[in-house]
Amino acid sequence: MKEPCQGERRLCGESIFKTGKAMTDPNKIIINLALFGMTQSGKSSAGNILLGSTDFHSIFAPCSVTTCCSLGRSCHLHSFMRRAGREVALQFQVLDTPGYPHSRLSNEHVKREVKEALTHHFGQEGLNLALLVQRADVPFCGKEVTYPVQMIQELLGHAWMNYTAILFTHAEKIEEAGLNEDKYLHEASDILITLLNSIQHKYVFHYKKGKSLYEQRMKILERIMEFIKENGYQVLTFK
Ligand SMILES: Nc1nc2c(ncn2[C@@H]2O[C@H](COP(=O)(O)OP(=O)(O)OP(=O)(O)O)[C@@H](O)[C@H]2O)c(=O)[nH]1
Repeated sequence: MKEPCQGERRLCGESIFKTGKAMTDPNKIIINLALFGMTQSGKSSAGNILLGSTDFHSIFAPCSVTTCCSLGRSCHLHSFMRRAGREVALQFQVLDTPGYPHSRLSNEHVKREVKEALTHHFGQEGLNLALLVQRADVPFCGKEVTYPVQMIQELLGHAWMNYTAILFTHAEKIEEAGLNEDKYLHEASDILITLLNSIQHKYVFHYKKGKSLYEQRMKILERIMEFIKENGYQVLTFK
């Protein structure tokens, strides 16, 4: 049976200078990200931080808020990256997705919606990184926490581990509990530790308190760019 949305790899950094739109602007790199996670895990809010905008509707609710996928684009970020002695402008494209599991939509519906959106937005250009958005103050255990990981595996295919990182939201709760990131991860559930091992410890914590929005954003973007560089700017494409 054909693997769904089976990805093929190519070097984004190379091809961006050789093919497509980017050929017209060799000083620009587009980074494509997709957010996955359970309902109310903080996906839209994380998307807004990444974009430096309020494009995605983010609100507390006792049910799922996001019902369809949407793509947001950041402004160009200068002075963030240099290549071959030249400043390269970075633009982030972020795909927000409905919570999985969802309070109103079936799992099949959400999966189909996300699959179509990945193909539509990143089918040709490719996806640099999937971010599993997980609340740090909610224990990672039980059957439901594994659903978004299963969806990532199904949609990204066998190489999913190379293209997945965890974005822990509500990280301020860790500090409030007198822990730090290392202690938190040391005490994490076996299932979370196994997942972190699979994705080569690609994770970032998001603290809503303390630092300015700009600082919060830069910290997360720098970490994300480290993961993408370590992965050789490879992307997953979708058919
Ligand atoms: N304290 C705190 N609140 C957060 C954090 N991230 C998100 N929130 C809040 O959590 C609520 C839900 O956030 P959303 O970003 O809308 O969550 P979502 O995953 O997109 O939600 P659904 O679309 O319903 O699946 C909002 O009130 C956010 O302000 C965080 O890191 N810390």
